[in-house]
Amino acid sequence: MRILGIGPERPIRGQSALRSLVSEYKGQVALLASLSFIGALLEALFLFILTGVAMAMVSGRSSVGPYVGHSLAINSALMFAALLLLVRLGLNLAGVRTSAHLTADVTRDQRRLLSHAYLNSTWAIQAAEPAGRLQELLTSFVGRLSNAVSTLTGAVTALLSLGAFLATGLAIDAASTAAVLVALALVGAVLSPVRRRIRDRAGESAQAGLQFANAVSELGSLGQEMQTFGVQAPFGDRIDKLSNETTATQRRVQVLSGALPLIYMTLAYGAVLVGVAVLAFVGFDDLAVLGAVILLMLRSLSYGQQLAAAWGALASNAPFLDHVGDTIARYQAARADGGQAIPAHVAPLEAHDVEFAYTAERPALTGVTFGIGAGEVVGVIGPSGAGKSTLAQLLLGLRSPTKGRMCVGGTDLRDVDRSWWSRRVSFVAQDALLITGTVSENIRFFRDGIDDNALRVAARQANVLSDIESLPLGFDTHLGERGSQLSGGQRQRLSIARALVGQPELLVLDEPTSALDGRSEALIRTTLAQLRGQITVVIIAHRMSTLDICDRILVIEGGRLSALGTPKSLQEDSEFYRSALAIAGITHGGET
Ligand SMILES: Nc1ncnc2c1ncn2[C@@H]1O[C@H](COP(=O)(O)OP(=O)(O)OP(=O)(O)O)[C@@H](O)[C@H]1O
Repeated sequence: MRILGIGPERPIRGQSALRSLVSEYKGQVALLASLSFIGALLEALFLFILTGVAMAMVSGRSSVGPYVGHSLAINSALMFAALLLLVRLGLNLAGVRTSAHLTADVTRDQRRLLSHAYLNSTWAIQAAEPAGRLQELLTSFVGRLSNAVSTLTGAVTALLSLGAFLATGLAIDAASTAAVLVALALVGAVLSPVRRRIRDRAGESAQAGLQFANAVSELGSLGQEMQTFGVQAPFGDRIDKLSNETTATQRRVQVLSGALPLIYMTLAYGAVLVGVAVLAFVGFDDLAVLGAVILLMLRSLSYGQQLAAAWGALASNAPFLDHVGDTIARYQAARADGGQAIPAHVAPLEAHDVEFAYTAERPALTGVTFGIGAGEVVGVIGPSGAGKSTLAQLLLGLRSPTKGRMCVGGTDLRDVDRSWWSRRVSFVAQDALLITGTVSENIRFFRDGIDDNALRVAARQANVLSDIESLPLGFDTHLGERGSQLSGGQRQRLSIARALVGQPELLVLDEPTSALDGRSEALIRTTLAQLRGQITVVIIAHRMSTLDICDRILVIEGGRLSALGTPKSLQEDSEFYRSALAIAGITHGGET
């Protein structure tokens, strides 16, 4: 039940969690506060009447009071007290329901904010995220957020109940209530360093949790390598070490947050003890009022204890909330916004004196200028680390040049409308990553308007149709987790079908065949050759045989464009090309 119609656009931060929560979820917090306050007033009244009944019985009277000029028969007072209890139960249950809704809403909204902010952030931000971080933030950190919200709602309830009790206490006996108030404030001040310590320790715990998540993510993705190299034991030690760090920091936080309400309660009881001692010394004339005051004070202290526990829990969750909040803000600040320009076509694709630097020390690409026409198939080669993948990311618009311009159809790529661009450009990576789903779902890849016939056409173009048809349920076959039921070559051709099904104008392939056998590579080469003249293809290749089908080849060395020409002209112009052909054992454009 969201009372505000629209989800919040701002993250809930640890520092000012209560403030953010109150402002973003006004309706639910106000409802919860009212329910708690009225419930606590009813409870205070119940205790007051109960003490009155007890005192009347002790002193042999048949009525209770007078309260505001009226006395109540004991039977009526007991029935009234029972009624108060029932109404309070109803209010409390409504409060529990509101609190559960609030927790669920905040968790859902923050998860949505975080995942959407990530999805809309630039590739530079996404690529720089350590493995497992996002998963950890979305699962256990947001889980902490849920804890914090239910703690906060508990704190709101305790605070308002305390307020209601103190208000009732003030109405009955102002002096002793004021004394309790001062005692509570003093105890709160004394415990403030403990809360700070909890917060610091929880910050360490959050950091350790992220490192642990990173290691776990590597454990999942490097399983095959670990088995092969027989490094399970040292990796296990690493996991154990990180796990020990997280549990050690968690333990410290738990000890401190567990101790906080206990210390609070002892100090608070001590304060009441002193108060009672003072009363005993000074004397008190109305026994019924004294009984009610002590009962109300004790109950106030227990609300105070709940408040102290909530404060401790909040301090221990705050750094996790900060991490989630800071990450959302960082993603939102790096939104991958394009412009509004809509060029007529993707081609010509031009690089004008392009430079790209990951760090301030040395650019990965510098002074790169070239033009690619519509329907051309262009290969990109160069030594390892020369800047080929960086160029692919610039061509795809995933990164923007730090100097110079990438232009499509005469327009700077930075100014081009993102959704127009995404519908016209496609990409095939070296490692074909598939989603857990059917063949159709993998080729469609969440895009609307792709019918079954288009799936077949793309599969045929990618030379994977016969493989699909031999599967038990054809296009409806579930491929297991991330396509685990397919071979590397089949996965790669399926990802080419995924790239082609949207009928792109530009297809960029980053070393699509380097991990494949000769037959799979030949199939992909056939596919690419058939695309010549229909769409513009840029193919980064390590295997020289893949370049057979290229109209022209770009040679990148040390971040610079060292040559650009037809395969034939490069045999004259590029030392790198000649030596690469020689290493591959290729003469006259064919593999020997
Ligand atoms: N995310 C990054 N942060 C910092 N430096 C990077 C990053 N990615 C690549 N580099 C650096 O940029 C340079 C070009 O890298 P790039 O991946 O484009 O080379 P490549 O030609 O594709 O190499 P390979 O053929 O080995 O895949 C290298 O020096 C590399 O270390």
